[in-house]
Amino acid sequence: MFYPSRNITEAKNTQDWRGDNNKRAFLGSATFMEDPCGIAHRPMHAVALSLEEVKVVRYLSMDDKPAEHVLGVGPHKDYSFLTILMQDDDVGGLQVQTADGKWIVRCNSNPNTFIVNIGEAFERLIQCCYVATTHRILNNTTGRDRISIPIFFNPATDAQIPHVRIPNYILRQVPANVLLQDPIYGISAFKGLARSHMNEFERWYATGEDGIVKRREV
Ligand SMILES: O=C(O)CCC(=O)C(=O)O
Ligand SMILES: [Fe+2]
Repeated sequence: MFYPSRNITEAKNTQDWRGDNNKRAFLGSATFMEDPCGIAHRPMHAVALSLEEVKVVRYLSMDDKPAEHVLGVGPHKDYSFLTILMQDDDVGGLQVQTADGKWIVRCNSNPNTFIVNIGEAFERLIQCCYVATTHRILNNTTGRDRISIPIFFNPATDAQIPHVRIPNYILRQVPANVLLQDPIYGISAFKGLARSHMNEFERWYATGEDGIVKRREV
């Protein structure tokens, strides 16, 4: 989770939301962007350079609270380029939404495996030829806490995500899709945070009369 210290318009061109790590992260993404045709040939090189953020999450089991209790994570697409998720094989909670809007309840049915999500940065890069996975985490009522470890491979916060050239015969098959993302990765990530962590967001940010989202004074 990140909390930019400036308001969103000022933050547009800064590197300071996530620190110097971003510079390394950007190298990784740049490898994809400069040479999209090379993606298949050197994915590991690019991914290794773009490793940015790992978090270990412990979701307390709350059997007296509804499934949609705020301790989980609301419906969202990861803002990342790619996410690799290690999660508890026994305690569920992760749900994935299908294209027709249904929630798949148990999506980690293979023990000892990782879940790989493509994120919004990837979706934008390839013009929705692949769609980022909408998912959420429900409160679990099993009596056991749930541990998960997502690793997010992110572009730099001020990286501008281009579209790679996709042949027309492929683009013609892509259903019309609304791209939620701003071209600047950090702006998209900020908006994504507002969608997925609504209560946290409201605690730290407010929309002013001028319509600009600003960090609350504490
Ligand atoms: O805890 C999980 O299993 C995934 C959390 C998640 O979706 C996220 O942090 O983006
Ligand atoms: Fe996620």
